[in-house]
Amino acid sequence: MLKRPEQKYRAFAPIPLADRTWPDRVITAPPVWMSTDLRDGNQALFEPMDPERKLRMFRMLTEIGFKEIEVAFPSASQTDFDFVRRLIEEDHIPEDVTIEVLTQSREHLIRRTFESLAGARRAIVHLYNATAPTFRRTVFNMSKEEVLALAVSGTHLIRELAEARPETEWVLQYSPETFSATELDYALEVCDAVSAAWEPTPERKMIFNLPATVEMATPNIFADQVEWMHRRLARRDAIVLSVHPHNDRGTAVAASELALMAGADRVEGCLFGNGERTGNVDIVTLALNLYSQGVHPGLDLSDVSRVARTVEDCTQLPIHPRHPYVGDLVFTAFSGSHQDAIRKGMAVQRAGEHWEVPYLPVDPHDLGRTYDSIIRVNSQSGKGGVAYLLEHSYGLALPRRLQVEFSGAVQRLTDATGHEVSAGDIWRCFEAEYLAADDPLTFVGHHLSEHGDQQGIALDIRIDGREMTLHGVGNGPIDAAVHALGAEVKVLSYAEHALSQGSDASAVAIVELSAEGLPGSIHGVGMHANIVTASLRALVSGINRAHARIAGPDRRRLVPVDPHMPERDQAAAAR
Ligand SMILES: CC(=O)SCCNC(=O)CCNC(=O)[C@H](O)C(C)(C)COP(=O)(O)OP(=O)(O)OC[C@H]1O[C@@H](n2cnc3c(N)ncnc32)[C@H](O)[C@@H]1OP(=O)(O)O
Ligand SMILES: CC(C)C(=O)C(=O)O
Repeated sequence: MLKRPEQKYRAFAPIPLADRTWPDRVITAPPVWMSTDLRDGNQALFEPMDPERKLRMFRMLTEIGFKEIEVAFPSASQTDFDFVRRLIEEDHIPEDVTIEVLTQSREHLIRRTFESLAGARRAIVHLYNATAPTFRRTVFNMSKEEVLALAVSGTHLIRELAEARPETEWVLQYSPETFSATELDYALEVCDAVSAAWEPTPERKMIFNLPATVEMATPNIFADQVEWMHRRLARRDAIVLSVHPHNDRGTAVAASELALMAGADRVEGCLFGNGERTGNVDIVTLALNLYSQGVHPGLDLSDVSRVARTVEDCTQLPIHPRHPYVGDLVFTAFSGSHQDAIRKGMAVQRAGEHWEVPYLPVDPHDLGRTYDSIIRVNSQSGKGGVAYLLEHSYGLALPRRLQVEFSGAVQRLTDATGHEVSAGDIWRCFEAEYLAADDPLTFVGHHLSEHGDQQGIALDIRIDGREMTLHGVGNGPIDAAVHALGAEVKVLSYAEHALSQGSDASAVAIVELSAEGLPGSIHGVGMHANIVTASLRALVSGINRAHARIAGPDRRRLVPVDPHMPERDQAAAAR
């Protein structure tokens, strides 16, 4: 890179429009959308789409709701010519859809263009020529007057050919190419000369399309250029003012939005921003930006992933995983605080209310995307994400202190692997940590009995390979089991809930225990169709987990059961 870039590049001069009005405007309605996927998008591919792909793309564009579609540059190749013929002859064009075709301002190309359109119900003939100074100088080697005459002569020829074919409803579109780099007064002079030659009326409008063929400046400059034209164009009430932004500076979406505020009625672009170099403006992003502001874009993107897969297949270009609204990762949070806020936001979001979930500008469901991938867990994640995945994938709701405890286990897993972990990985980690905690005690079975207002239990357990039945009494099954085991633990909290999915068990029980020698508390979890069995398993899991963490004599107080002691002595010891 140059040390003195100012010696090679210069800033775009501001537009003299002190009384600009666009900054105060709000977009309240969608523009007319024109898809140029099959023309500008297609001319920018390694391999242009074959006829079948073109047709598939055309069908999808009509299904989404585009009413204007630029389908080809028919005079450029036989393939493009034949595609236009096929659309017309095989009747692929819906009643309310108008096809558009592009042509240079050259007689043989314009005539060929009209040949391709024979029999069309309605067609937009898109005439262009470069107007910017560099092009006038180097591409055409023409004066301003000659370039203006090129545009006007093309318009006259199109008018003549159109008048000779009244069975088709003809619309003229004219683009001063690289409008973004053309002197504004000259762009206006050329456009006014073209409209004088075509004579549009409010009932029979023509389209002026202002292309940022190359994006040259900040989006506010483009907005100024558009407002400047919008306020000065002759026959404005007979003109549909269109923009065609490219994305060289990465700001085509912003430029288009500001252009709409500045007076544009129509936007040309491609799905997901395909197109020459850095692409045409991305119509999907523009449309969904509108949607996120409460304005229906008039395009149906309720299955945006299907649209994406079709576009990828037709263009053979991948869509970036962070592409707005559609990328595989855009409804995904890895970081702990984001996951926590999303989970809390989702929990309080009610149907019919304004969307207020943190970090998610739109509800993924509206675009046919699911919540499954919203939260993903790696080493940057916290307890919220882990809890979300267990709840949404397995119906397992963890109390807050258990979330904190278990996230340590997941953290160890993600630190060890360095990779993202799936809901399945987390579930297996949870099973290993809590449900498989069966050493030294293994729960085998139980029988309950009434003891006045107390509960009696005969608890079958296995320890060191030996099965035994211990007896205890308490104010409930867990209390009775604690007494049967003679374990010196305190049950701090207990939770249970039904499990809806992900496991054969239909209930989960969670106990939180404290014990001498154990810093803080520890949890045990049990699952079973019978909730009492689940709670006893939870107790045994909690005691085993505490046992693994306590050293020295305190351990003995936790599991005093001696497998070599006769059973009746065990029961007496417990009592
Ligand atoms: C910004 C855009 O995306 S515009 C669309 C661009 N798309 C395409 O170009 C794809 C299809 N194009 C093609 O297949 C060919 O360019 C064709 C068939 C249209 C023309 O082919 P050719 O006649 O061989 O010309 P070529 O491709 O070299 O184009 C350059 C010529 O077109 C002229 N030209 C370029 N634009 C225009 C225009 N709008 N009106 C009149 N002449 C033009 C140039 O001055 C140059 O003429 P020259 O040969 O006398 O110097
Ligand atoms: C033909 C015009 C509209 C064009 O594609 C461009 O300027 O980018």
